[in-house]
Amino acid sequence: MTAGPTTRAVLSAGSNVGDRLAHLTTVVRRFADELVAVSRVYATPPWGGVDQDDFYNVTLLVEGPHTPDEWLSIGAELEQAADRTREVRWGPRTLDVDVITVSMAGTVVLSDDLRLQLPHPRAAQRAFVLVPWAEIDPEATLWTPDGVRPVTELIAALAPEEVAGVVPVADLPAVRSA
Ligand SMILES: Nc1ncnc2c1ncn2[C@@H]1O[C@H](COP(=O)(O)OP(=O)(O)OP(=O)(O)O)[C@@H](O)[C@H]1O
Ligand SMILES: Nc1nc2c(c(=O)[nH]1)N=C(CO)CN2
Repeated sequence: MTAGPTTRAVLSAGSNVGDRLAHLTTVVRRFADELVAVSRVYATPPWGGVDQDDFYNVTLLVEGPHTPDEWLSIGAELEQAADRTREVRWGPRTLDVDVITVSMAGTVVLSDDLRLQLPHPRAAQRAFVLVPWAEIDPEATLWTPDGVRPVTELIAALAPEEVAGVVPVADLPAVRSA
């Protein structure tokens, strides 16, 4: 089997049910071979208006011979392994893995397929995605319908109290032995 072209993806993982750190650790372990960088773990107030417990979130940069669909389906497998159920939109979950953006040979992949919208259409409004992303890639940019924007500029455009609520709380355990 020949490997496909290398793609680079930004993934966001979140959890607010059960052992939040353990759930996020499964994501970093699964992507150990493709991992370019992973942020610290951030405690984040729930986004989206549903009254629920705070989340823990991380953002990962991964690179490997995977199509955008493959990054999504690996994330879905991890959600299933965490016994993720879909009850309330933007509601509580053991584990959520979102594909924020994918690039191939330096070109951003655009998709309006509802099964995989790229870049993620709500990423620019989410401090819980952008703040950890800027930590691991301060020069990062995000394609939006209004143009390509530095992630730091998108953060500056959010409500200050929303950004201030996104607070680093832990490092995930190292995934590789030396
Ligand atoms: N970029 C993307 N990343 C992850 N899932 C996506 C993406 N684009 C579309 N989807 C689709 O969204 C569906 C619902 O995902 P999910 O239940 O995680 O939504 P949500 O986390 O509640 O809301 P949001 O999409 O706003 O993060 C998934 O089945 C998936 O096919
Ligand atoms: N802080 C935070 N809020 C959320 C999150 C998340 O990961 N973090 N995921 C959601 C599911 O769409 C809805 N709201």
